[in-house]
Amino acid sequence: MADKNKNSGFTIKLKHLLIVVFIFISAVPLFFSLQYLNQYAQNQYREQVGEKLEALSLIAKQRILTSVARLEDSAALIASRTQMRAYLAQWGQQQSPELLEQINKIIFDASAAVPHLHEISLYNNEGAPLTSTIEASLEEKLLSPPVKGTKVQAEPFENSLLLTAVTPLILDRKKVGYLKVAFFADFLLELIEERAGLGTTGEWLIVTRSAEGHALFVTPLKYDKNAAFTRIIDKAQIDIPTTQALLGNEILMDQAPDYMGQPVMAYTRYLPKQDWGLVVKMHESEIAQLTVEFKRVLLLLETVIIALAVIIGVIVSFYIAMPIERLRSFTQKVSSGDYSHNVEPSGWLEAKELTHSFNTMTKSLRDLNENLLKKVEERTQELDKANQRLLELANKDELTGVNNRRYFEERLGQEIKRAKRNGSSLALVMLDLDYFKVVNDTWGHLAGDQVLKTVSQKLQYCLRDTDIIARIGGEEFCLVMPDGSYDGVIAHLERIRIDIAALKIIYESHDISISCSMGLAFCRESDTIQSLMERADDALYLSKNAGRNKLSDENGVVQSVMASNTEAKKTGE
Ligand SMILES: Nc1nc2c(ncn2[C@@H]2O[C@H](COP(=O)(O)OP(=O)(O)OP(=O)(O)O)[C@@H](O)[C@H]2O)c(=O)[nH]1
Repeated sequence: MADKNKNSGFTIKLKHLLIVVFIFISAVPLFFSLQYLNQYAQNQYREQVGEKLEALSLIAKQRILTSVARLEDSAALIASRTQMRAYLAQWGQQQSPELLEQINKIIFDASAAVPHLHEISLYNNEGAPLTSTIEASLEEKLLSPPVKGTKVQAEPFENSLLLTAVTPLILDRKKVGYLKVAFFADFLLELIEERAGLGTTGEWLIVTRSAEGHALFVTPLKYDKNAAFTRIIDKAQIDIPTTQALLGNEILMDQAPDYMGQPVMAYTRYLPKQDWGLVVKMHESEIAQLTVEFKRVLLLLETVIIALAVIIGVIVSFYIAMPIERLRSFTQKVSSGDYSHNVEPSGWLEAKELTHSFNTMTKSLRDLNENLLKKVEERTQELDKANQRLLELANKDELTGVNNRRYFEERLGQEIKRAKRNGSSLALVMLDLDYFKVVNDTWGHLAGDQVLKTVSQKLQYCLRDTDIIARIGGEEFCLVMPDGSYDGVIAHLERIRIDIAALKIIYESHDISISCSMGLAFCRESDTIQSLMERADDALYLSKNAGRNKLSDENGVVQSVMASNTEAKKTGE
């Protein structure tokens, strides 16, 4: 039945079931949560990079605007010199070397106080060069000067970059010429060199619009040092951040191609007054690399957390299952009858209570078992006694208490064997009370019983421990006397015969006397129980025939010297 239950269906140990359940309810959701967190964190990280690019580009744009405004202010301050404009107006009328000298004096004076200055040049109304703090500048005509206000533009200069501010000079509401102030644009070069927070691939791009409307780089590039005023991006390539910047869009671009076709994350800015585009960008590969690092850390964390969840799961499962496992093996012992053990209560509260109940139950079973064993032992002892008693009853004569015929024959057989084996002597005596019928007839059957009991007691008293006495008939007894010499046995039997004859048995105030006749036979090698008893019986017959109260062997009546003396005393001979 137990095997049938064991084999029916799928079986699983509680601790294993708990481990599986625990992993499913903790580690699996944890795994998916961490995966989601991983994805979420990556997106967050990309968003952070985007926000950083947006913030950095805004700051850079403000820095450029501020710097340009400062240049414009410097140019405006020089243009505001009235004397210079007055001389320039006179120059239109009369062109004298003295006048030019006066003009030169003013612009050289002005140049001394302006930081980062490259040149100050003056042009006439048609844009033709008039004078300059730098000789070389007098060779070129002013290209498309502004009608009104100041026009700032970037120009290459040797290995450097110039920002020129061209402004019309007005005197008494009449234009008298143009002022061009050129500054070294060190702040722009410093800006593009500053790549803090942009990783190893981050870069600043500043573009202006070429004559054809394409994006023309004004500063050297990280990956192309000669790009300034040489490299362009076709205006048709609108997915490129620099094009978007010049289109006036200030946006974050994901996976956009840069000037080398590499995918980048970029933020575009536009400076409308200067018609410049400003772009800050980082390679997508570097951002991905950073998220890969992050991912790796998260994966490690994930592994540690899940491993911890599994370990905790296993520990918890064992914590729950172990008390039950212990109780199971305990109940197995109890069911096999071993009540000697107790289980130490451990684990969770209910398990402790259950263990305590099991211990109490086992103690009750143990006590019950011990009581049962004690009772069984008592009953067994009683039974043994009863059996002993039964055996005694089966072997004893009920009236006299001496052995009965059944026991006698059994013992006689053993004694014959023993005597033959040891070569020792064995005497068998048949003893019969004389005229017992007369006792019965005279004093009654109960008196006869009393005589039988008294003679039995006398015989028991007279015989040795090794001798056997048995009542084998109504008034007939048998004596088995091992290891005695012929003379010794004769003397002993004569003493018994005389003692019995001397007995005064009192029954209901009557004195009753009795005598006995005995037949003696010593065991021979050829004897059986039957033959030995027959020979003893024959000897008894001789005693009876000889007048009773005699001891005979196979040769006739024997009388010891002691008996002869005793009987002689009695008769007075
Ligand atoms: N009271 C009593 N008498 C018994 C018992 N068993 C046998 N008897 C009597 O013993 C008597 C035996 O008588 P007999 O066989 O004639 O022997 P006897 O009278 O002793 O004469 P001899 O043996 O020839 O000397 C009978 O009267 C039996 O009834 C017993 O258990 N109790």
